[in-house]
Amino acid sequence: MIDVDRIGRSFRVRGTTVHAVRDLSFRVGAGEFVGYLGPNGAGKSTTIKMLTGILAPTSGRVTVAGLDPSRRRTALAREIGVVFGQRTTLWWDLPLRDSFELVRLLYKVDRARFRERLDEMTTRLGLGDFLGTPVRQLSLGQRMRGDITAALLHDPSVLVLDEPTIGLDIVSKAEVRAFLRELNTEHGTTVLLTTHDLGDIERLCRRVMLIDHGRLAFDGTVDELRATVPGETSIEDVVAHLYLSSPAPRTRPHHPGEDPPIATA
Ligand SMILES: Nc1ncnc2c1ncn2[C@@H]1O[C@H](COP(=O)(O)OP(=O)(O)OP(=O)(O)O)[C@@H](O)[C@H]1O
Repeated sequence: MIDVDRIGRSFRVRGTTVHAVRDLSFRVGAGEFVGYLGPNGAGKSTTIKMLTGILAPTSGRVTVAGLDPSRRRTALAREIGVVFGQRTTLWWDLPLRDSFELVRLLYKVDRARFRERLDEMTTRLGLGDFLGTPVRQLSLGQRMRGDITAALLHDPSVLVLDEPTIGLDIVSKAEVRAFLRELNTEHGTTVLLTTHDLGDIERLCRRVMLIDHGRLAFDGTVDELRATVPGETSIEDVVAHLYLSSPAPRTRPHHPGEDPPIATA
């Protein structure tokens, strides 16, 4: 479903080259729920931007649902839903319901199918009380549920989430997690989840990938991740240990032919 083959992405910043992602390869199969972890600046958002076609890789190849994201953005939009927890895709001044109607028109979703899907999401995410409220008046938890709905109204096969539980209280977090779990198990939607909240990882993900300095440093189950640091049982302590044991600075000038060291899991 997601096939990443030795991709890299660099940026020129004030005369130096920042390698945000280097030689990154992984595959995510249909129906998987995969967590994508890494310290600040590790390259997670850059990866997601390449998977969703916002950025083209500077090297390597990526396909999502069989499509090259940066070249087939319109076709990909039908296959993928994306939620950026720190930004909204909803129309700020419009009632939530009208934002959804605009999404329906943009994605050319059949009216009956849309109605059915929105009813289902309204029930599952408890949107009923604020469908008529302008987005700017929604609480963060309400807005996030609106953003998740907007990303799923066209029934994509892949959902990419960038910090979907950031800033949510424990009840909202639990509701969003329960919804995502059901979406994956009952609907078979493939999910890639980026988060700094290890509760999301423990409660939702069968598989975890850890990126550091733009490279894949770990790919396995949560239990295998835990076992990488003998004596540590808390996932938070294990991940902190892996981040701290990473010896290189996160950005540095490029020296041709030389790669910075990475943390090994
Ligand atoms: N448009 C850009 N121009 C220049 N440098 C960039 C750009 N986007 C990202 N970078 C750099 O690439 C590196 C990886 O950034 P990225 O946003 O992918 O990290 P991240 O893992 O998502 O971090 P965080 O957890 O803090 O969101 C960082 O050093 C960042 O400064």
